[in-house]
Amino acid sequence: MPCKYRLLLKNAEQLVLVCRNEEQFLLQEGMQHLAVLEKASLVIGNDGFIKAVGPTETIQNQFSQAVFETIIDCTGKSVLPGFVDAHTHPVWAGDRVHEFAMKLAGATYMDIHQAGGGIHFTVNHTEAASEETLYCSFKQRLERMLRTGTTLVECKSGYGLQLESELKMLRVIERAYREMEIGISATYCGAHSVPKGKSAETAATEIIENHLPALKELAVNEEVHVDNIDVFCEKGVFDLQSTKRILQAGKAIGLNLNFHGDELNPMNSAELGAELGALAVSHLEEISDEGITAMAAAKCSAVLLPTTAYILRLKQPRARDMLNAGVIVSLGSDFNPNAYCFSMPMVMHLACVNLKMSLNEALAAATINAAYSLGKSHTHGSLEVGKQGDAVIINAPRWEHLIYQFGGHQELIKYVVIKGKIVYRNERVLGL
Ligand SMILES: N=CN[C@@H](CCC(=O)O)C(=O)O
Ligand SMILES: [Zn+2]
Repeated sequence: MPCKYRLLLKNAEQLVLVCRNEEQFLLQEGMQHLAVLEKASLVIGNDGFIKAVGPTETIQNQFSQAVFETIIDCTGKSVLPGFVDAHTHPVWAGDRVHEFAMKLAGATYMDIHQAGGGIHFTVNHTEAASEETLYCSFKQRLERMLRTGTTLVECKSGYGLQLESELKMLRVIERAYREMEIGISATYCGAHSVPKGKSAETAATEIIENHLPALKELAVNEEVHVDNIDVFCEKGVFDLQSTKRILQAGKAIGLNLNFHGDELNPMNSAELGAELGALAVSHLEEISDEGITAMAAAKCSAVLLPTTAYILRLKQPRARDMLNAGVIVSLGSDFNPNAYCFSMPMVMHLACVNLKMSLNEALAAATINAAYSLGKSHTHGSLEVGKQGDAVIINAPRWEHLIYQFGGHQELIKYVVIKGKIVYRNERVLGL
C-alpha cells in the first residue's frame, strides 16, 4: 500500500524555511540570514504537519511511491511560511472613517479619545451590536487577512470594557477559533480603556475581582478559552501600577502577558514587561534605553506596529536599536478602527522603509518571532519538519517580491495553505 499524504508543493524556485534548527526566535545575525532553498519541494501529511522539505530531486526520490491528495506545481513560484499577525483588534462594530478625516486635519489620537471618541466610540457601537452581527463582520475580516497570507492571528477583545460585553467579544472569537481554518490566539483586553466615570484603580479592581474569575470559570468549563491578557498602559488610560496589578492577576490564572506599552508617552512599560516575564509588549514608540536592555535580557518580544506610527504620524519605533541590542522583534498589523490594515505584506514593507528593517528581518519578525510572541513558535512560524503545514505560494521566482510590490499581494498570492489544505486560491494572479 502506498503511503498517502495531503499535499505536495513541488519544485518551488525558492522555498523560504525561515529557520532550520528548531529556533524558537531569531536575533541579529540569525534574522539576516534566513534559510532559503532553491528548486525545492515540501510535503504535508494527512495530520496537517510538515513531513519533509528539501531539494526537488531528493523529495521526488524519497516519495516516488507516495500518493498525494493534492499536488501544486510551484515552478516559477516561491513558497513562504504563513504569516503570523501578532497584534489585532478585529471584533467591533462602528468604523471610524470620520476620525481619519479629523486626524488628517490635525487632531491627535488622544484629543479624540479624551473627547469621547476613539475607543469609546467603538465601545458604544460594539455594545449595541448583537453577537451574530459581530461574528459576521469578524469572519469577513479574518477572510480578508487570510487572503493576504496570514495563517495565525492574535485577536483581542477590548471594545466591551464591561464584563458582559467583553464576554460577548470573547465568545465571538471562540466561535471563529472553532469554526474557521485560520489559527487564532485569543487575548482578553478588558483594560483597553477606563470606563467613563471610573478611575484606573477602580477599573483594575473590577477586572481583578470580577472579570478574571469569570474567565477562569469559562476556561474550566471549556466554554471560552483565552491565551493572553493585555492592558493599554498609557498616560490617561492605565498607569503602570494598575497595569502591573492586572497583569499579575492574569498571570496567576495562567494567561500569557502581552500588552500595549510606551506608545504615546514613556511609561516604563518595557521594563515592567521584562520584570513580569511578559511574552511581549507592543508599540514601544517611546521605549527607553533601559527598557530595550531589559526586554533583550528577559527575552520579551517587542511587537512593532508600523501602521500605527504611520497613520498617527508618531515617531517610529526604534527597531534598529532593539535589533542591535538583541531584542526579539516581531510585527503585527494592529488592525483596528484606527489603523485599518489587514495586510502583513504591507506591514513588512512599512517595517523596511520606515523602521529601517531589512527584508529578511521583516520576514523573520512576521513569522517565527511573531509566533514566539504568542507562545506558538514550536508549531508555527517556519517551514520545518514537524511544524504545522501553513504556507503562502506567490507567483514570483523570488520571495522578496511580496514585500517589494507595495500593496501588490492581491495579485501575487496564488494560494494560502493551512494544515496542508488550500484555504484560498486566487484566480486574479497576474505576471510580474
Ligand atoms: N493603542 C491602543 N489600542 C489600539 C487602538 C485601538 C483603537 O483606537 O480603537 C492600538 O493598538 O493602536
Ligand atoms: Zn492594539
